[in-house]
Amino acid sequence: MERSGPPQAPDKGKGKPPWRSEGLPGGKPKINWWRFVVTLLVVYAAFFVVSSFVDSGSVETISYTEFTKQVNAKNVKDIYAQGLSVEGDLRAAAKNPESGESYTKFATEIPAFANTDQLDQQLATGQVEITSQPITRGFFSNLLLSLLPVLLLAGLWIWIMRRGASMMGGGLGGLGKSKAAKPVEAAKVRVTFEDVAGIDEVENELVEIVDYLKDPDKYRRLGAKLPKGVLLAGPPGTGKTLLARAVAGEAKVPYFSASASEFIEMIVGVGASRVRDLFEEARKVAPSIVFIDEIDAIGRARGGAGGIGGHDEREQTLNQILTEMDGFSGAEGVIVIGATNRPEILDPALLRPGRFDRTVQVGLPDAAGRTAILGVHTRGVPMDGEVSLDQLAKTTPGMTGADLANLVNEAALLAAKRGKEKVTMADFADALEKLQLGAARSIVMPEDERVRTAYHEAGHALLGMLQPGADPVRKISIIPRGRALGVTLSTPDTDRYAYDEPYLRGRITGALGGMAAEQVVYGVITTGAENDLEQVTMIARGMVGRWGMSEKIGPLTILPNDGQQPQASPVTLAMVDEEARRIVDECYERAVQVLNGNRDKLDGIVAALLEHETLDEAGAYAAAGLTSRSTVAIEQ
Ligand SMILES: Nc1ncnc2c1ncn2[C@@H]1O[C@H](COP(=O)(O)OP(=O)(O)OP(=O)(O)O)[C@@H](O)[C@H]1O
Ligand SMILES: [Zn+2]
Repeated sequence: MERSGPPQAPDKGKGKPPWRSEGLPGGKPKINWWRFVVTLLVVYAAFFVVSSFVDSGSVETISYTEFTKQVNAKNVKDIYAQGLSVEGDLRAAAKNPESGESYTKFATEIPAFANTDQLDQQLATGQVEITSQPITRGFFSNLLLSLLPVLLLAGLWIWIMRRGASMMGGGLGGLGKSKAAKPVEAAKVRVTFEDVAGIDEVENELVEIVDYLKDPDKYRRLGAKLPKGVLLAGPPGTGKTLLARAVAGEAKVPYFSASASEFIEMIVGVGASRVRDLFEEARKVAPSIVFIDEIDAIGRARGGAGGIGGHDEREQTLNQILTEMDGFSGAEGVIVIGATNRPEILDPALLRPGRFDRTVQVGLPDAAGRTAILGVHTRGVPMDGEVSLDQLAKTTPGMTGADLANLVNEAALLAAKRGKEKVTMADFADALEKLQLGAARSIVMPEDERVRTAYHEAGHALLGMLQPGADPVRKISIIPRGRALGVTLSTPDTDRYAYDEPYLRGRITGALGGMAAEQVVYGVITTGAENDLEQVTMIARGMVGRWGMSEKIGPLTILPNDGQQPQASPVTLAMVDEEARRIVDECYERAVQVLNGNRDKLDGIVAALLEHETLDEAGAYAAAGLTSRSTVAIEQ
């Protein structure tokens, strides 16, 4: 909950943690429009050059009188009429009396008043062939004309191919040949289970596979079948890639890795052929591991909305993977490890027996897990004796392995910048603050703004402290960071997995606390509560429309959580809004009431904030005259 500055566009790409950048080389290729236009021009120019060569003689425009004269002379071989325009050929060349040119191809107009009955008769007796085809062009130009679209398509195709090929790092010759899926030599995968911490139960599930890869014959002799594919499912940064590498490293087998999203950026057909090559290589050196990251990019359930052009490619690539997995009996010893953040959207065909028939959930680490992960990442870091990894782990619920690796790195960077020999707890605390709250911004705030921000944050904090069951307040700060003027951070003691109604109401009340404090103290509200209100709205609508916490609506899912259209009548939707509003109103009333009744505590926090700018958990509770509930956090 933060008090934010003037409204701004939300940060883009905030969701992608920076350590993922090593994943995909490059972004989407730029379309080279310049090259596209040049290709079109060249094809057109070629057409005109060729057609001017093969076109025999040009078309002569003649008068109607001249035309009827030629008809009467039975010199007209054929005509093509469209409305009153006529084009045609003569049997023998004639001279146009007007221009003096000799011609065989002609064009003319029939005057509206002409006696066409008479003309018909003349044409009939003159044995003129009346065709429906324009005949003024020669055979070659006709051919060219009909070929034009084909030529254009071919040009376009070559151009796309070139692009596709260069994307894969080869010329045209490299088309369809796999260049990217280079195996990592067995010896080069140095990662082992030693490097993976805090997810032992996941490791245990993979130990069997490592054992199989080490000595497939042991299993073959007994006719035991091992899974061909293992799906690692879990949030980003929880170590799925790391695990796959560790399996290869432990078993000392070659490791092939590819990201599924790379396949669908290829042109149609190439993705599938790359999959084929990938598996071919893997089989050659089996036992081996094929790791496919972001498998949901191609394994999304079929029939869903596909991007333009990407749809077919996705399906072909997916089918190829399925074929490859069906194709090997398991005796070859190629194990496919897939990773996804969204197992629920995967095509069921992928999860059928004989494919990814084992799913391993890789969850967020618990406190003990976080301690272990911090242990792994601080192995090479000289640390001050007073640094307690346990303590750090307790203050970082919800963080992934990747977050923790980042935390250690930030702390080491800070210590180095400060010219220290060892990383201290203070460095860790500052690094954590920077990661959790954002980097501080050096702007000078007018004093009245500071005070108002302090009241806003104190409002959030005090409600967090006073409501039973609310997450403890970890930090309050009125140092501007990013677009936030101040921040209040509260995180649960233990890792929470489900929320009950009183807790959610508490969250709403707490989020409204900033606004309520401004209301209580100043009688007016500022724009600083925008983020708070977004949160409030999201929770309240969720309670009513998704989690069945409104009696009026009942236990129905009305607002799907994936941003799809709500499945309900307008009346029900209006009722959802009404119910959400009721909950928010009740919470706001409560917030104002609590703050009014505890004005001394509110003022206490504000005074401390104005003095210290940032308060930690103990400082915040002390300033409010409360004893902290959670100096000794109890895990699970
Ligand atoms: N359990 C863990 N133990 C030790 N380090 C970890 C662990 N989990 C993650 N890390 C660290 O985080 C980094 C990123 O993790 P990794 O790339 O494996 O995550 P991921 O689950 O594959 O993420 P994504 O879904 O984004 O691909 C690892 O290289 C490692 O440094
Ligand atoms: Zn706020």
